[in-house]
Amino acid sequence: MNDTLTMNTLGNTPGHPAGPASDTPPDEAPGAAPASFPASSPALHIPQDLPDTLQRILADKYEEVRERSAATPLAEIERRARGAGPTRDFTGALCHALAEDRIGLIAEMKQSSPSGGRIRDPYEPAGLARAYETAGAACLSVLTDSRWFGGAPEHLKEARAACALPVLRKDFCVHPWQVFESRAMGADCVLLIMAALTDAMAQELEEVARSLDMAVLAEAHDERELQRAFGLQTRLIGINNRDLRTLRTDLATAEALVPHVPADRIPVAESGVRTPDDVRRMSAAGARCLLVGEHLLRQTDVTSAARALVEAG
Ligand SMILES: O=P(O)(O)OC[C@@H](O)[C@@H](O)c1c[nH]c2ccccc12
Repeated sequence: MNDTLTMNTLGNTPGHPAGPASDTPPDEAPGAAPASFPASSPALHIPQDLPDTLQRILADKYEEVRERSAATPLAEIERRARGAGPTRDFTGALCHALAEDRIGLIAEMKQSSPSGGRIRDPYEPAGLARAYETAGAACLSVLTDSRWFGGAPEHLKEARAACALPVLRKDFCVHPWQVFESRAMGADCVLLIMAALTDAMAQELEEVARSLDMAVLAEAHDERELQRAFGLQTRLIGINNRDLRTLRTDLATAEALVPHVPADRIPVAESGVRTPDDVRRMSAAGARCLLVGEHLLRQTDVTSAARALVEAG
């Protein structure tokens, strides 16, 4: 069954699903093949059985990568990544919390989201990073996608510079160029969304991340994706409680899937966690590492809200 839209190069965009208005600068010929893309780049891959929003986000993402990699060739972004200084140990920070019998909180920051609209205004990544660190979070997650989440690479840089926590770049990673870009902006971990990737793509992206001493968080939504995530080497297995079709969250997703995660991996429950009771529920299901964003970002006192979750476990 052909459930995947594939193209030979990322330079061609016919069949590009409609997304929000293009922001291609007028001086750039749309659709021009970027000479800088490596011959080995994976074909554009947008599984057509994905929900519409994710298809549109991915279509935008391929376009963004095509444009950015035309401006900064792969060899150059790799050079910047390899010169970016030491990584902070993302997996180690979570293991440290678990070893001390604490909740491993990955505290997320984003300005907006497709499901939540504008979440925080004003949005100050450095202040949020300090608040999360003070509250006892183990790691940060920073959205860098601009069109759908109001993010920017600068947000990650500002957040990381303001604290000592390891930082996950939260974006839609489909090409090695983005892994290098992530490290170049300071990220210590990248998210790999199994729903958006073939096994070969996920493995290639993980290889690049490992070569840069970065951690990988492999995200699954269902049992099939979970099994595919186990094909990777990473120990960090994210289970997203958000149904990508309805954009609703249901903690029952993690409750159902966490028991399938073998003991040598670390399950991370993602999305929809709000209250200390939610934390205890996830913890009872076997997930003592949690990725939490929206609830914290909607609070005036972010530090107390984050501390309440860390201390709930
Ligand atoms: O804001 P929440 O409901 O606490 O969820 C955080 C995080 O899990 C969510 O932002 C997320 C999980 N996987 C993603 C993939 C892309 C963008 C965002 C996400």
